[in-house]
Order: sequence, then C-alpha cells, then structure tokens
Amino acid sequence: MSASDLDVELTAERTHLSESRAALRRMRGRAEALFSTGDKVAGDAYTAEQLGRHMARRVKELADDPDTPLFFGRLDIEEVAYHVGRRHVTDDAGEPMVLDWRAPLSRAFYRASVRDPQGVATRRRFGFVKGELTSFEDEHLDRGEELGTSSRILTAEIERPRVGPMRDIVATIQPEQDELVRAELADSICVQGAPGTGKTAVGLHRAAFLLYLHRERLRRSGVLIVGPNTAFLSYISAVLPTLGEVEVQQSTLDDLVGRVPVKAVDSPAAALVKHDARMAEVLSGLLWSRIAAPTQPIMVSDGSYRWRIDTEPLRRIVDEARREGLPYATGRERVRARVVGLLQRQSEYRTGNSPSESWLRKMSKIPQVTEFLEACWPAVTPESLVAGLLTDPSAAGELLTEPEQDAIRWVKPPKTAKSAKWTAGDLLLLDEAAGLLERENSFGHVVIDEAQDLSAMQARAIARRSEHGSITLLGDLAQGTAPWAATDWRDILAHLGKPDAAVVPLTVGFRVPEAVVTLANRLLPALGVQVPEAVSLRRDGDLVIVPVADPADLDARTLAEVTAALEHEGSVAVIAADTAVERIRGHLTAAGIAHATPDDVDAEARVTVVPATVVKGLEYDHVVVHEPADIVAAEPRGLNRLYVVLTRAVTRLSVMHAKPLPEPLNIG
Ligand SMILES: Nc1ncnc2c1ncn2[C@@H]1O[C@H](COP(=O)(O)OP(=O)(O)OP(=O)(O)O)[C@@H](O)[C@H]1O
Repeated sequence: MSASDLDVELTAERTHLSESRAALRRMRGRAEALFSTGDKVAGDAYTAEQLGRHMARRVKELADDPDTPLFFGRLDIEEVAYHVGRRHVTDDAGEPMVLDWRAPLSRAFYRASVRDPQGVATRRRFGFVKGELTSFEDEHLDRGEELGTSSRILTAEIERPRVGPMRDIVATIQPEQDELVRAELADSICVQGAPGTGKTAVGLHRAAFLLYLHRERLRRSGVLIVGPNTAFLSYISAVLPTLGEVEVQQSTLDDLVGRVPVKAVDSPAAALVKHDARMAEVLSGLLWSRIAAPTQPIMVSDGSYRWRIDTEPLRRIVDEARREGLPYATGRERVRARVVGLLQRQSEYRTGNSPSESWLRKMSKIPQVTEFLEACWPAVTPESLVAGLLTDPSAAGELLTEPEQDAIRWVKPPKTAKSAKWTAGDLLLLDEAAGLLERENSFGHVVIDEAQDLSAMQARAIARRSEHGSITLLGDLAQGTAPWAATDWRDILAHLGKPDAAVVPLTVGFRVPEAVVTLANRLLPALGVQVPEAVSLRRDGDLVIVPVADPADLDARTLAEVTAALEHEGSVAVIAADTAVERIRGHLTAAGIAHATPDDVDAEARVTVVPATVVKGLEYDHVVVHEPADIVAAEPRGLNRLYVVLTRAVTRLSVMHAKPLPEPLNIG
C-alpha cells in the first residue's frame, strides 16, 4: 500500500470509529429513554423493578469508555468488512457496525491462519493511542501472509508499561487462549499455566464469553469468580465491567464461606487437620449418628379423639427418609411431614373429613411430634455440630489420630456455640456442616484462580456451589504455597467433583521478560512438581542482582533502587518478607516517596509495598525484591513463594540481597 493509500485507508477507519461511537451513543440514549419510561409502562411494582434492573444494566453495558477502542480488528470475508470490538454496535437501521468479539463470526479473528483461513482474506489489527486510532497492520491470509506473535501491535500491547488494575486482552487473545475462552459451557477445564501465561485473563474472558452465549441461563444461576485475596480481587475487578459484564460475583474463598466472623487463629497443626478431607467424613459420621431408632409410639389427644402411631411405622418412616439420601435438615422435615400424614389419615378415617390446613400445621408442631423428632432426628445447626466436635474431638474416632484430635481440641470450650471464637479453618467445617444439612445453590459457572492452593475442604466448599454447573480451574502447581497445596491437579479436581475435567497447559508467557523467566526457572527443579517450563514472548526487559556487602545498608540500597526505578514509566513494587514490610514503608515515608498498599489499585502513588504472601496473581512494571533469603525462610514452602515473587515483573526485576541467594538460584 502506498503512503497516500495508507492515509486514505486510515481516514476511512477513523470515520468508521467516530460513526460507531455516535451510533453507540444513540443506542445508549434509546436505552436511557426506555429506562425512564420503564416504570410507567410496567404493569406492577415487581415487573417495574425487574425491568428497571434490566434497563439499568443495559445502560451501563452501553457505556463508552473514550480511552478504550470500540473496535480493535477487522475481518474481510467475501469482500465484506466486519469490525470486531468489545460489543455489538448497530446503526439506526439495525445493521452491524461493530461485532461483539464473542459473536460466532468474530472467532475467526482469533483463530484464522494461513493453514486454516476460515474464509478470511485479510485480518487487520488496529493500533490505538488513548482511544485514538493511529495505525493498522494487515495479514493477507489469502496471500499466505501471517504475523503470529511477531505482530507489532501484539508486541506493543504486551510490552506496554503497566499501571493500575488489570486490563482486558480482547484485542490480542492468542489461539491457544481462545480455545479455552470459547470452550462449551458444559465443559469443566483446568488450566496449568506457568506465570504470566494469561490464566487469569483467560478465566475472566471465558466468564464474559459464557455470559454472552448463555445470558438468560447464567443470569438466573449466576457466575462466580473466586480469587485468593482482596488485593487480587481489586486488581482484576475492572476487567469484566470493561467487557460489558457487570453482574458477576467476585469473592475470596474466606468470604464465600464466611457465615460467621473469624475471631481466632488456628495453630498450623490445627489448620492442617481442618483442611483435610477426612474432616468431611468426621462431620458426616457425627451428624448421621444423631439419628436413633424410635422406641416409643406417638400418642396424641385431639379434642375427643386419640391418635396413636406405633413404633414400627415410625421406624419405617425414619429408615426410609434415611435411605433417600436427602440432606439432614430436609430429611428431618420429610419425617415430620410423614408423621403428620399418618395422623391425617387416622383423622380422615375416623371423622370422614379432610383436616384443615391449620390442623395440619398444629399437628406438625405439637410437643409429641417435636419430642419424637428430637429423640430420633434431632435438630442440628452447623455451629452445634462443629462445636460438639471441637469440644470433644475424640468423637472423630479412628479417623483422626490422637495428636490430630489434640490439635483441634478447644482449650476452653465456649459457654454456647454462639459465643465461640471461630477460626478461618472452622468456617470450612461450618460450611461443610451446612452443606450436610441443606443443599447449597449451585452457580452456573465458577472460575477459580490460583487454584493450586485449594485444600480438600476448600475444594469441597466450591464443589457444593458448582454441583450443577461447570468450572474453570486456573493455577500453577509450581506456585503452590499453602501447606496442603496439590502436586497433581487430579487430586483437586476429584475434591471439586469434576474428576474428568481436561487439564490443559499454557506455556507462553506474556508478562515476564526472558532473562527473568530464566532466573525463576532455576527454582523449578527444587519445587517438587512436574510442570512445563515457561517460555517468554518478551525479549526485552532487565534483570539486575545487587549484592549488598553490609546488611545494614540493604534497606538504603533498596530505597535507592526504588528512586531509580521511578525515573522510568510504569508501576514499581517492593516485595519483601511480610515482617520487613512496615519497616520499608517507614523508609519510603521518611524519604517522601508516596506509596500504596496492594489493595488500593487506584492509588495515585506509583510505588506499592507488597508483603510476599499477598503478591500472587499481581504484576508490576518494575519489581524490587528485598532479601530473597528472608522470603524463603519465612515459611515451609518458601522457595515456591520466591518463585511467585520473582515472576511478578513486567519490565525490570532488581534482586537486592545481603544474605546469600537461596541455593537453587546460584546454579549456572
Ligand atoms: N494474549 C495476550 N495479549 C496481551 N497480553 C496478554 C495476553 N495474555 C496475557 N497477557 C498479559 O500477560 C499478563 C499476565 O497475564 P495473567 O495475569 O492472566 O497471567 P497468569 O497466568 O494468571 O499469571 P500468574 O500465574 O503469574 O498469576 C497480564 O498483563 C495480561 O494482560
């Protein structure tokens, strides 16, 4: 294309962009007008509210962010040009101006290749600067031209300095990622991906894709994203809204099971026991052992009548309900209903009339029925069941060893279950107990990030919430830092109730520069897991290792490194052992350098000080690691933690150390 042809073409594309923006504004205007008349046309308050919510969401979905391009690509198929963007935009006649990236036709934008052009003659990618269309790049697939990962626009996107929260990757999703994003709703998948291979991005885009394709169904059942901590959730929270999806629940695991506040901390030994799959068996055994065979008939005087149900039919009712495999509380209500049913039959037989609703209600509450239930199928709450176990763990019998029983035994049992000081581990037990009593609502789809750290009991809590839905499990076994972290995905998948999910590897890294990946990969053999190594797409980037002779100088040298990093564009993080964080924050404050906490992704400050234990899933342009040996020494899986820490850098990594570097880093 000649320079003037290029200009003409660029101008035409810019015109299409501004016309599409105008069309989107009109779509939004129409939605707003409908919104404001919605309550007048709706027949009743309920419909008005439903309609109102729907319209409010629609208006939100149609919001145009001037900084994000409305379209980022174009496909030429049979002489027709289709622009591919974040959402459908249609002109006033309803003709498409921009296709949603999730539409079936858009698939070719991500998948078409010279070998399999899928009808695409030319694929065009657009370059943008602050929402302004500034360039484009063509691949004439029909002439055998294909750029793959050498695309200049893809490279620029990957190498862009990072600031603030995570962004979507719709413009540059890679074919192997797209395959995961567009997997069927019914398919549960597990992605084993090295650091920075786009697992989180894939999970979020898959959620958006499924919502597009199965909108009504998933709106009813819901989509849930589970992340490791609030810093991570705030980092990813903007991605789905920019993709037009505003109704996805995002939660940490602790919040998901948080039915009561946490007021105490488990010892490491107690936590290990409480996260173990045997606890499910213990609780289930304890609960069902509460059921006892009836030993007395029920006798009721009802005005001038006397009703009697003998022990034998009562036994049959209890046995049958037990065999039906219902949750405990549901089973109890079933037994009550059947007992009342027998009373009703006797009454009908004797009086010749059907008893009234109020009679049935009265009978279901009379002391004789309640006493029978309390004796044979007693009322249990999650709190009472778990409190019983923690007061007397010997009830677990052989399922727990004596030291294990001692580890979880309450030193001073609370007066009542209500006044108990529950720990995070107890919340899992309470959730398990609640699941034995009543069924949880199941989400239509659950995305679980950093899943390598799930314990058996945590996985079961998620399984209860995805029983009738599918899951996307994202993680990296090498980044497992929890004491119960898995070494095989099959173990976690079994606890999640999805044993047959496909385990798919991702190995191409989009975050970490090659030199940094090479350093981090030295740790892999010491981590005790079989995972494919990452390969980096990034040839740029810097790695500096700074030995500091005098430990007393380490903090000052770290501060100097931060100051030097601030000369460059992008975010800066100091990652240190948790115990050093407050001290480093103090130094920064004293030096007048504004700094933020990782929870605050919208902070003005460019520097964030991050404790090593919360850095999982996050990324920063320039990472300054403070004393790796201390990070490793702080916890049993310290080397895994260091692997996580070293793989957070997008452009530059500085490793500051006064102590010797941990052994595996020194090889080679
Ligand atoms: N196809 C892509 N195009 C552009 N950027 C991408 C692409 N895939 C991933 N990225 C970017 O690479 C970085 C890492 O992605 P992400 O956080 O999803 O990786 P991850 O596998 O979850 O990493 P970790 O295991 O370290 O948490 C992000 O900045 C993301 O936007």
